[in-house]
Amino acid sequence: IIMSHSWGYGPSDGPEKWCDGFPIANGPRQSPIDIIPGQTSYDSTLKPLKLKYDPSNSTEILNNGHSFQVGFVDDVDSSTLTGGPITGTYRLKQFHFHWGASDDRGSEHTVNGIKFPCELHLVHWNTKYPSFGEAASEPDGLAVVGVFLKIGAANPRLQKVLDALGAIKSKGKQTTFSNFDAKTLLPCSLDYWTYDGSLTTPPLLESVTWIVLKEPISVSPTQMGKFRSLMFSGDGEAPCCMQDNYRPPQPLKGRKVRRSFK
Ligand SMILES: NS(=O)(=O)c1ccc(C(=O)N[C@@H](c2ccccc2)c2cnnn2CC(=O)NCCCS)cc1
Ligand SMILES: [Zn+2]
Repeated sequence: IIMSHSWGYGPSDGPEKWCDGFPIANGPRQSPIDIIPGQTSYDSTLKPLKLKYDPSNSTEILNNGHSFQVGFVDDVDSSTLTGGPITGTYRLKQFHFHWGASDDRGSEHTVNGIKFPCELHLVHWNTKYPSFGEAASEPDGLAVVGVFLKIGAANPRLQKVLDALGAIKSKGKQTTFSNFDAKTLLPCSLDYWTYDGSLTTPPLLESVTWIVLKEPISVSPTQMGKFRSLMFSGDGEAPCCMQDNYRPPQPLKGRKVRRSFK
């Protein structure tokens, strides 16, 4: 079972070790990848992304020991992703972030080898399956929208999330987080790159249609400091700052990356 393996981002349990417990780590459609725009192909058949998020759907914010995530009610079709490269309706389950110990790294996907300080993942599951858990093991089960965060002016849309982090400093802590409109975290343009990939953390299941937005949103150095105030460790454990919780890019293994824009 998934929970029996303890994995992390340190020298003894980090990405280079995950293949020991999860051999799919060396599979044919692993994520993240380095996106090389000059090697992507424009696909005019790709539809525009349609994200319909109901703010009343957000439930709680949780420190899961790997990142923090904001959860959504997903037993009805009220926060959904349709269009784009996918067919059918996918429901928003949670969003979370990956970030670095300093502003020169932290994103999982890279663009021409460039790392961003942070990357947002909005996780959706295909409603043709009965639940997230079942969808997670199907090749078309999940769709994750990735958004890069770039150092610049403070982003007021992030502030509500960052202000809640004080209450979930250590692993396992959670608190209610209601009326959050995830749409406010998206950039103006919904132009995207898309490819077939996987979860970027164990169990690394190859069930994700990745949709990475070309336009980043802004984050200030002070706001990045707030992300780094979280702990991987639980209360009573040796304190360990939550940072560098990103997997490096994985081999493309012949996959094509398409883009929605000319
Ligand atoms: N980075 S990503 O967007 O590619 C991503 C998205 C979702 C999950 C995820 O939901 N993982 C849990 C899961 C539960 C049931 C079936 C399969 C997977 C799980 C397994 N052990 N712990 N978790 C919770 C967890 O790892 N959450 C991590 C959130 C990003 S760090 C992981 C990575
Ligand atoms: Zn993620």
